[in-house]
Amino acid sequence: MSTYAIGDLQGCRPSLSLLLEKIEKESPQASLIFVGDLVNRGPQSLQTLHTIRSLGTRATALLGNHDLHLLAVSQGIRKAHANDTLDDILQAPDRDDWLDWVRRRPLAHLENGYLMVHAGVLPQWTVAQTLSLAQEVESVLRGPDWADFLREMYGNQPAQWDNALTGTDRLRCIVNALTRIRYCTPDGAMELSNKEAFGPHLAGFTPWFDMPGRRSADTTIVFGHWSTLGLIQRPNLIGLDTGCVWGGKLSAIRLEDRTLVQVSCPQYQQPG
Ligand SMILES: Nc1ncnc2c1ncn2[C@@H]1O[C@H](COP(=O)(O)OP(=O)(O)OP(=O)(O)OP(=O)(O)OC[C@H]2O[C@@H](n3cnc4c(N)ncnc43)[C@H](O)[C@@H]2O)[C@@H](O)[C@H]1O
Repeated sequence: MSTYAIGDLQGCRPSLSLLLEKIEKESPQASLIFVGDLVNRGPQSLQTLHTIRSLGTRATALLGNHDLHLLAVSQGIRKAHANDTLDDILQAPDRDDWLDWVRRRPLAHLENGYLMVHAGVLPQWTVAQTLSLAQEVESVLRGPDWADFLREMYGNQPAQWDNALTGTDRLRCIVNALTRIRYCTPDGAMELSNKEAFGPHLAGFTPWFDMPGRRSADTTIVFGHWSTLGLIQRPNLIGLDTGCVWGGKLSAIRLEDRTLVQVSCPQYQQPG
């Protein structure tokens, strides 16, 4: 059975439907792993969740920063942004069922030797440690106090990982790495303010995956989140956010042989 990893959907259900048709022709009944940012900014957030959920056990959907944003807005913890497109979920008669489904999704997933996350992995973490740290956050999000955690989740500190971190500082650092990281400083701390692709103006910062001595480098990591970076294909790295919601492409890759499947997407949001 084939397995495809699929990049950021951001509520672009029409593009997801076209992509699934293409995949089905190549590999009927394939397993599908979505690397997060399932909802928001595209036109059909709720319908996107419907489509993923209807795939049943064939689909594994990871949490991204926009999915966490949905949960935070749903609890009145964050205000919706002007370009959010979450109302179809928030006003659905069965919204609590959808929110419960979302908050039970994983933050990291290992399959066929590939590690899947939404944004990235800190250079100090091994693959086993990444999965274990993801589980720490997952168990809080799945538990009764999930909204209390979301209240404490926002903020960029601590930027530097320390195994001795405890409580919400520890969980915030894990969430920021798994769902928001793009760059690191030379000492391996997260730099969370820059979103562009690498250029001379970013000298001093290094993309998380290029950090020297990264302890997960022996495993191929599949990630999304970084639309300005575009498609990345290296022996130990696959970046799949190809800017669907910004008028780019929605991308999927078959993990067994790295066959790429893409659809061109309408532009639903203006970058900048
Ligand atoms: N712990 C936590 N702390 C803080 N926030 C948390 C959080 N957990 C969840 N969140 C939530 O995260 C949400 C998003 O954060 P934001 O920080 O508002 O989102 P963003 O910059 O648009 O990044 P995004 O994740 O969409 O990435 P993309 O590469 O597509 O886009 C990046 C940029 O690239 C630009 N871009 C895209 N395509 C481009 C192109 N073709 N050309 C030029 N620029 C382009 C876009 O304009 C965009 O600004 C917030 O709503 C917040 O609530």
